Amino acid sequence: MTSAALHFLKGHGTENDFVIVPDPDGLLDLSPAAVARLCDRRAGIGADGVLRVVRSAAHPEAREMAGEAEWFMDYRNSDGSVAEMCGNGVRVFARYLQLAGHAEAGDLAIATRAGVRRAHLAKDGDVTVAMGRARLVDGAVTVAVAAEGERPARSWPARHVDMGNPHAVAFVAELADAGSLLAAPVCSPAAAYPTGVNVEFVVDRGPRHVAMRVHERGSGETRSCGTGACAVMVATARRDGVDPAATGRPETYTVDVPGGRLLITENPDGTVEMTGPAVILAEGDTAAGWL
Ligand SMILES: N[C@@H](CCC[C@H](N)C(=O)O)C(=O)O
Repeated sequence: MTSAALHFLKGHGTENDFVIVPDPDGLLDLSPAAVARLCDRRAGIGADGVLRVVRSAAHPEAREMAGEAEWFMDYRNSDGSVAEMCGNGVRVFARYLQLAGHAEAGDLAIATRAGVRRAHLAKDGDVTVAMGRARLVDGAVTVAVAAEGERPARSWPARHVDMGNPHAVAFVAELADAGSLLAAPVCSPAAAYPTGVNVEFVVDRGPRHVAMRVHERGSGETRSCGTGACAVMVATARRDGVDPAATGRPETYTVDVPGGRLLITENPDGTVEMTGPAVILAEGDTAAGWL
């Protein structure tokens, strides 16, 4: 990619962690191999994904959003693949823009491949993001995990939810039922997810309160997934017979993830908001020539 040192920061949102690469003028050629190297937890910095920070005007995929959102979140999974959206990532991205002096505390718009997302940086440190509408896709979907040791293969019916990126939400009796998640769960029919899928396993914790595990497309099991938590909230609300569009009242669910807690609200107009922490914890440079 480059023989020069690369400046980076490290951040996380509910322990979904990211290497942040400031590249305001879009000059870096960040190849999939370079992203995988940065995200490698033994030979690299280690992360679930990379957030490249580029001015919208300087990126061909974001140029048309430049009038609305000055900055584009170029999100990559840890295997180097590109994704449309990352909910935890967009909160961390907003926190970075604030710390770097590119944004005030308050509201800011961020361009993503799934469109412009608006973030609100609250004084208490949490970040709320308007995540757009969840699309519940019709059609039966099944999620299966392979047998492991004494554990038999298991499968569950799932709800197909699109949050700008694809999700399959399966309700299980225990989070442990999903097994080690070292191998990706298999979703069928495969045609439902032509570009792969993020899979959430969900249990009830109480009224309007659930917990989940996630296996992310391109990153494996992670400690949290913001778009996944939104997909889970909407799938759970419908399962519970809760629909803000019908009552005219917003509804909030608490979604516990292995790395913390997210609050997800669905509004009567179908838009979804996510609130959670966003932390920048380190800043540095790679050794020259390493990448
Ligand atoms: N961790 C993210 C989602 C990242 C993208 C996902 N792996 C995909 O490929 O769609 C989140 O917080 O939403």
